[in-house]
Amino acid sequence: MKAVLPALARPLLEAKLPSDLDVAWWSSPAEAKAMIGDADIAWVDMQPTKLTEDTLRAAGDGLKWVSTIYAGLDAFPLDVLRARGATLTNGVGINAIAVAEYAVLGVLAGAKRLDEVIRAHDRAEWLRDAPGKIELADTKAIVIGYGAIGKLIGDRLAAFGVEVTGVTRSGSNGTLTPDAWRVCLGDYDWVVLAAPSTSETKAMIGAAELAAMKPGAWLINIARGDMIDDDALLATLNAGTIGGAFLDPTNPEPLPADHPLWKAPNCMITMHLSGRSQTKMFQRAAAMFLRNLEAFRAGRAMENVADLDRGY
Ligand SMILES: NC(=O)c1ccc[n+]([C@@H]2O[C@H](COP(=O)([O-])OP(=O)(O)OC[C@H]3O[C@@H](n4cnc5c(N)ncnc54)[C@H](O)[C@@H]3O)[C@@H](O)[C@H]2O)c1
Ligand SMILES: O=C(O)[C@H](O)CO
Repeated sequence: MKAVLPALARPLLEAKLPSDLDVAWWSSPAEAKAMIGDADIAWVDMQPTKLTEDTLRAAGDGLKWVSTIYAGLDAFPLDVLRARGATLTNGVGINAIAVAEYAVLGVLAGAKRLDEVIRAHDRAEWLRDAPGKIELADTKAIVIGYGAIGKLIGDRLAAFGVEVTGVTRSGSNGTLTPDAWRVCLGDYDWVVLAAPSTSETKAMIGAAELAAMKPGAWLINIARGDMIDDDALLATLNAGTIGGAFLDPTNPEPLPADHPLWKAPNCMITMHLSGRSQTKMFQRAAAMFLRNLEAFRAGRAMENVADLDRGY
């Protein structure tokens, strides 16, 4: 059995891999492309390097399991994997703590207007009054996408006294369904996006949703940039009808230097940094890969198997 694995993960994996596994370590997509043809298993990324669709297309019919550290699968050629009959295991949970903490950072930064304070700091200007005066206690948040990350966001906001409503695809465990949140959007002070980018969620926040938000409410996106209609968001920010937006991912990435969102009023952009956490994240990814390898070889169910049709 042959596995094509990222050289960056070698220090975490090598001593723990079974001796009868034939391993090829790749350092670049080009190297992986040359190695993947007869592989049974491929780990296709270890940030910041990831394999391209082109590399995965070079895989043979023997490819049966693809592992990724990413939670979001929107950039993956799911059709290629489906055609290969391969199982894809994702990184849901690997960096959920780090990402959830960024969402809380967004809520706190919006409440206290940390952006305005830092700008005054950079001007060496002593502000006499707080630019942001919102206390989180007794405010309301809706977290659209209440999975690994969404639940952690909910727990953390609840500790600040925020009343949290979650939205899931199924509406299970007291959450709202995807068709139920729009009608009550105006009830919330914080609208947090933590769902996968799929055909159902792309541009889910457009002009109508932004208009329905409570005046002064903040939009926090730690999911994917394409879930927001940027033209509608720009118009809304320029009109000042919502408090502002805290955007971790954008569309596209990197956001071009001349993109109007950089200069839009009340908008903070954190360059998709939220998931770039400490080495703990890589340790979790390696540990999960090893557990899944054992399960794969024994023909048992693996963890974090993605639904290629659903897209997450
Ligand atoms: N900014 C980052 O660095 C970063 C890091 C990790 C994940 N992400 C993004 O966050 C997403 C969520 O990650 P996760 O680990 O919590 O995934 P998850 O699979 O654990 O949870 C996804 C949640 O979204 C819900 N959902 C699915 N479709 C929906 C819809 N149409 N409307 C409302 N809710 C819907 C699901 O029911 C589930 O509760 C990922 O798909 C990824 O795109 C971003
Ligand atoms: O999907 C993910 O895991 C993140 O976006 C990576 O930073």
